[in-house]
Amino acid sequence: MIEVEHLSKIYGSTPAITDVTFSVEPGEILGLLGPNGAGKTTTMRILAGYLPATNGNARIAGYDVHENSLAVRQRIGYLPETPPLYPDMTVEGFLHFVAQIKGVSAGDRPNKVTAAIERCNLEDKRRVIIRKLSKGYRQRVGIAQAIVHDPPAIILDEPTVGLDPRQIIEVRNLIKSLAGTHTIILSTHILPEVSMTCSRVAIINRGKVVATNTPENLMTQLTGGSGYELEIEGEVALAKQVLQKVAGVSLIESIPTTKGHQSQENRAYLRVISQAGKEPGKDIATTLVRAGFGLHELKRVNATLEDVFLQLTTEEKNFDPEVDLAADNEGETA
Ligand SMILES: Nc1ncnc2c1ncn2[C@@H]1O[C@H](COP(=O)(O)OP(=O)(O)OP(=O)(O)O)[C@@H](O)[C@H]1O
Repeated sequence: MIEVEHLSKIYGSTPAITDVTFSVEPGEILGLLGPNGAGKTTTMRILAGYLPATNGNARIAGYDVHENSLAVRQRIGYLPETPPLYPDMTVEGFLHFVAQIKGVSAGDRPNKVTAAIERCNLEDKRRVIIRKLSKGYRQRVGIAQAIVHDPPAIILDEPTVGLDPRQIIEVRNLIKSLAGTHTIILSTHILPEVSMTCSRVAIINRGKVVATNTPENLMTQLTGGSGYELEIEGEVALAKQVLQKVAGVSLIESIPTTKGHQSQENRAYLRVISQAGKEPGKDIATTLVRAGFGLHELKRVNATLEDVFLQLTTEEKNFDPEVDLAADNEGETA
């Protein structure tokens, strides 16, 4: 549903993202996880058709985000970091307005608006002026405006940032309820967020995707074994199959080729993560050479993912539902 290939963006002379590649299958929630300044917003703005890439391409539902940006915008819902709301409109009035802009026919609008309001639990607020809503409710209106035209793909930039713990739980549950019928990318700098919400994670650091995996495998990767980087010569898919059978190997991923790491013909770079406590380096070398592959380099690598992980372990405030909800009911109006 969403395919991103070798995407790069350079602002002036500042590279914001470099050679970003990932894909999102229909119905999946992919978390784009990275520290501040990693390039999450840049990637999402390119996908939403608001920013041209410097290199590479991206397709949503088969449409190129640059060449067919109108078709793409009709097929996505986008929630930027700050929800684009008109504070003097009512929730319902605003959603009607957005539905109109998104090309929903006048006859379909009431049903679509009601569906978005129900989905986002906004029934009690439908006639409330947006400026009177709490931040949590505004965020729900932001999500409602992203889904009101029922797009197949939804892009959410840091959807829980600035919310209190109860609101965070509600917004996460809302996002999870959209999976299956929608394909979703959300960005976050909070590691626990992806394990709670996403089916797959792409970790982005300093503009590069450094790992893509399920949250479970990622945790193994982060807490488990050491890694090796290989430069091999031969058919890469076959090499991965061969390496997967080596005892002690946990994960194998391709390392994207960058300018400083120029690929030569028929050569590929792989990262192999070993299981905790295992040292499969020697067996990796022997197995590859016996299988007829050229092995130009095999080196241990520092656990780069662990470094990223350390930057991402943003703590969330411990949430005690009884205490926090009681306090919330006393004070908050929306
Ligand atoms: N308009 C711009 N002009 C110049 N540099 C920019 C611009 N927008 C972003 N950058 C730079 O590009 C890099 C990536 O920024 P981006 O906003 O995409 O990261 P992010 O992961 O979304 O971070 P955050 O979570 O802090 O929003 C950063 O170094 C940032 O300073």
